[in-house]
Amino acid sequence: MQDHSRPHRFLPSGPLTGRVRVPGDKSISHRSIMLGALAVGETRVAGLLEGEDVLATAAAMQAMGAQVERKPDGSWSIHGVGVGGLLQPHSSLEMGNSGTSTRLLMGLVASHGITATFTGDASLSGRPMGRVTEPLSLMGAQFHGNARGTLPLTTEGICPAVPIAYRLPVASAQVKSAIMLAGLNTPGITTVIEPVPTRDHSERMLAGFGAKVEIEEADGERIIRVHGDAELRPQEIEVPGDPSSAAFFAVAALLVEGSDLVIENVGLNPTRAGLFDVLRKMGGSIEELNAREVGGEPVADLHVRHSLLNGIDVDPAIAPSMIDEFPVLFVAAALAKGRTTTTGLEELRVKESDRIATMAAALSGAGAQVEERDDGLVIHGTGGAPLRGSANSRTKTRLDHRIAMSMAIAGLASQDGVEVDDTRPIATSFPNFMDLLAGAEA
Ligand SMILES: O=C(O)C1=C[C@@H](OP(=O)(O)O)[C@@H](O)[C@H](O)C1
Ligand SMILES: C=C(OP(=O)(O)O)C(=O)O
Repeated sequence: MQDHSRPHRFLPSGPLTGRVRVPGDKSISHRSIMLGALAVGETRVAGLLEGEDVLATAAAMQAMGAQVERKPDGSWSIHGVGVGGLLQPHSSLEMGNSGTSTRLLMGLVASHGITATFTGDASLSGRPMGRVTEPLSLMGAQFHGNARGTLPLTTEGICPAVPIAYRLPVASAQVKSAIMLAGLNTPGITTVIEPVPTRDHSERMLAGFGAKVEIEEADGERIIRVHGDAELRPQEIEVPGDPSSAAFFAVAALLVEGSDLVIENVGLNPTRAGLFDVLRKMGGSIEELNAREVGGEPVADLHVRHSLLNGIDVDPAIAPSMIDEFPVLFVAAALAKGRTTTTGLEELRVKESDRIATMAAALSGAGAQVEERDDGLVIHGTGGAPLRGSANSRTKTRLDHRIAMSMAIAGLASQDGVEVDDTRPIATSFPNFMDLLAGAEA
């Protein structure tokens, strides 16, 4: 078979300076299209992330009857079909690499009287879907596929579905959102209980679209109630910059001597911004400028300056608010002074790759001192000295965009560069990453 992978060697860099603007938030972009597709009338979205994952959501919503198109000014227009109006897709829904598309769309299909088959790439086809098929089965949907509960899977929706009250067994915004979306076309009230708060974009956006969503906080838990038979009103949405993408530039500027960089328009929803707090605790200089609200989300420009970081014990309670940022935090820790310990990160093993094992291997190859534990990594940092890997070492990306970008940043802070075996997965969440990085280094 022909190898189409696109390797790249990320070389040590000069200071990162000036201003950069990262693309729109991936979570909010997915939800903008899904909710726009459920509203009757035209929803307009500015700043949508045009990454492969979001485009998979757009294609799926189109296959189920919505009109989704990019306008000449770069904004997106969605003409929705209304809650309950999704149509039977004629062919299987190709989800590519995207867990968010798959799990949230299974929720939508579950309470419509339609059947859809979900397929994905090799990475997505290894990820657990039982976490959504279990609650959605309690609502009456049926699933047909393999015994492992992985893609390809066919969801046979039911209308009317049965409202449930479900306590999340894993801290997952995708599972929460799948149930909430199923609840929109279900009579009565669908309840999700979150023992640990996760990103709350679905709650904020559903309320913005006019759905009735009640949130109660009790004893550290969040109880979310979605009123069914909802009617969504079309919206004008401006998507803030993705903090998970800004993370790579923030860590790069902290690590590379002489850097002084402003990252503009970064979403700082408290359920997403954990990494910046951890980096500040490590001694990183990250200032918030021009704090404001964009699309119902807190946003600021981040002013990041080169800093000597100190290793720390990362409190596992912060994990959900930075769940996608651990790979790049591991890179920061590899250059910090002293030991960084992370725990409670079992969820990282079921992302696009096993991010604990993949980063342990990648960082060791790049010359870092890393110990792998079941639920995290212990990293002994260099104290700011560049990483020195063996000359022939090559990062295995394992179809995981965050590994590719994290090791790109490790390359900037290395003696002789870091070779990444395949940069193609970067396009799933941050298509212009390489250009933006090259521009900031200039
Ligand atoms: O709801 C979302 O948009 C997401 C939730 C998180 O996944 P989990 O819910 O599996 O933690 C995150 O890792 C993913 O990138 C996006
Ligand atoms: C885990 C991620 O995405 P998803 O679950 O949507 O594939 C991610 O973007 O890091």
